[in-house]
Amino acid sequence: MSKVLVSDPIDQAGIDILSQVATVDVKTNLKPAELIEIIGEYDALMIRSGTRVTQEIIEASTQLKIIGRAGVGVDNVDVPAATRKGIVVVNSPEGNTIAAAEHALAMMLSLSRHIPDANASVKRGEWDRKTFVGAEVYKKTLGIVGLGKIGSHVAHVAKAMGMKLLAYDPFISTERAEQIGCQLVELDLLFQQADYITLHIPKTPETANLINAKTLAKMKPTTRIINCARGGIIDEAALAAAIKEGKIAGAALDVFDSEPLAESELRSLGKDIILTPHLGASTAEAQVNVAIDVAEQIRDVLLGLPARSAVNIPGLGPDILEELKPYMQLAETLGNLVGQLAGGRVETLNVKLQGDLATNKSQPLVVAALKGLLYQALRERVNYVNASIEAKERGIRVIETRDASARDYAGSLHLEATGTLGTHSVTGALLGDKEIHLTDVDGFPINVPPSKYMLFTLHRDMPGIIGKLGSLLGSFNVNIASMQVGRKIVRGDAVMALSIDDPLPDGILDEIKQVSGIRDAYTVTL
Ligand SMILES: NC(=O)c1ccc[n+]([C@@H]2O[C@H](COP(=O)([O-])OP(=O)(O)OC[C@H]3O[C@@H](n4cnc5c(N)ncnc54)[C@H](O)[C@@H]3O)[C@@H](O)[C@H]2O)c1
Ligand SMILES: O=C(O)CC[C@@H](O)C(=O)O
Repeated sequence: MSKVLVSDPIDQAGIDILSQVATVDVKTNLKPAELIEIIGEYDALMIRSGTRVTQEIIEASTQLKIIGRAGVGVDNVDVPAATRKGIVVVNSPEGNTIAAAEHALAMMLSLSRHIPDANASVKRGEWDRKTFVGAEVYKKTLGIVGLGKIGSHVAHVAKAMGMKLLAYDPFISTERAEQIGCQLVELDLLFQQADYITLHIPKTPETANLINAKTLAKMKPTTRIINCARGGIIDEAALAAAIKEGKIAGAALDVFDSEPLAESELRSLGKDIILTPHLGASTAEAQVNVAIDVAEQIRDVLLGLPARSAVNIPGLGPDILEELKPYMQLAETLGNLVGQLAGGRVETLNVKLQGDLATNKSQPLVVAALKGLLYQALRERVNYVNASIEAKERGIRVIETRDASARDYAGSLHLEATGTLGTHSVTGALLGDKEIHLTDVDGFPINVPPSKYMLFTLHRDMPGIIGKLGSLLGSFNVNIASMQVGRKIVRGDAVMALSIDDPLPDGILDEIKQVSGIRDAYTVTL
């Protein structure tokens, strides 16, 4: 019989499902060394946010087939390390949506009416009706940052309370926002106009410290901020200072840069701040939902069936999976790349399956391309199952074509996306030992393996341009790992693809675009 380790508190409904097919050990509060010591015995690991599944733990496993996260965020799992070992990572993308949205709304109302402090004062025996005069949310402006599952539900309820809704989400179309009753605006306008700002975004390099001294300075002295998304999206020291100095009215936080919250200035801000210990998903209903959702997937995988919300490995039959697996990564990488070249708000994605891939069996590659395309917006919340639905909800039109006659490589994939930055295309194939290569960018032939940080330029093919770009990057201490130029005719237009060792520092892209001969420049992180 298979063995499952449950290393965080999970609702009994999940344990019951696991027990149908496996021996279940519940061992919570394990230290990393203890987990490393015992992980070799288990076929599956089920966690919440308390267990950090590091590369070391994954490497110490010998028969682990699946890691199940009873919740959304898999930021406590080293997903690439699990993928390398062929371990499926699953989550529950929707099981706690309502719980988290309701927590954010409860925080907004509690903060407006000082409920936690008023309650504490009555319990101390006081009857103070002056200190706790609050503010109404009716007719106030709510700025929603991130209009995904939780943000949309918050919008729905806030609308019913008579609030005016502004939203910022660079990956959502204006039409979709309007359907939800929100006016899509730029972030600065939202910061300037909102009476309440609620965050419902993943923590990514782009959203880390999104609320900082500079952005706080744009807000009104009456603004209140709610964060039930992820710690680290707010610079906590800057927030504490802004509240202390009266630059904003208050904040309600469920998540923190480091959890549990240690010594912090935030604790000293009285009724203008509410702090909860990451309770967004902590409702009886949500815990049953996520436990059942994830336990069912663990059970299925242990029985040799596909998982419905795999974050890293698609739920395909073993034969098809074996054949397509190397191309899935190619499709995801190209989707991620073309999505960034086209700008966040992609309207159309053309996927052309070429050569040997021009068969019906390759259809999962279209889904993989969409998963890659949506990665910048949804991170670990996009998977092989929900990618098509998410794309449809975002109004992305997907056009799939096949061309068996394209024979430059045994099989290749051509993606073209139209978004805020225009129409861009990339082609890729697997070379040699199944290494991913970009073989074409915007119609210019190149041959480079993609790397984490890349810079692309469209420029005129003329003497000195490569040197100028190299010197400019050098002056900003940007190290070039490799560089290749693709052109169709000598001294015509050309594309340059550079792999760089670090992300491009802010502002350099604009300088690059000023270099004479360079028409456009794009930077991507893969
Ligand atoms: N406090 C809790 O216990 C709890 C519970 C559940 C979820 N969460 C967190 O809540 C957040 C939202 O979850 P969800 O299920 O709604 O996710 P979701 O993927 O459905 O929505 C996230 C939205 O953020 C948008 N987005 C991505 N990058 C952005 C950026 N730079 N600026 C603005 N918008 C951006 C995406 O387009 C997407 O629409 C996540 O961080 C999740 O981990 C917290
Ligand atoms: O397990 C929890 O309670 C945290 C849940 C939440 O942060 C999530 O990402 O789903």
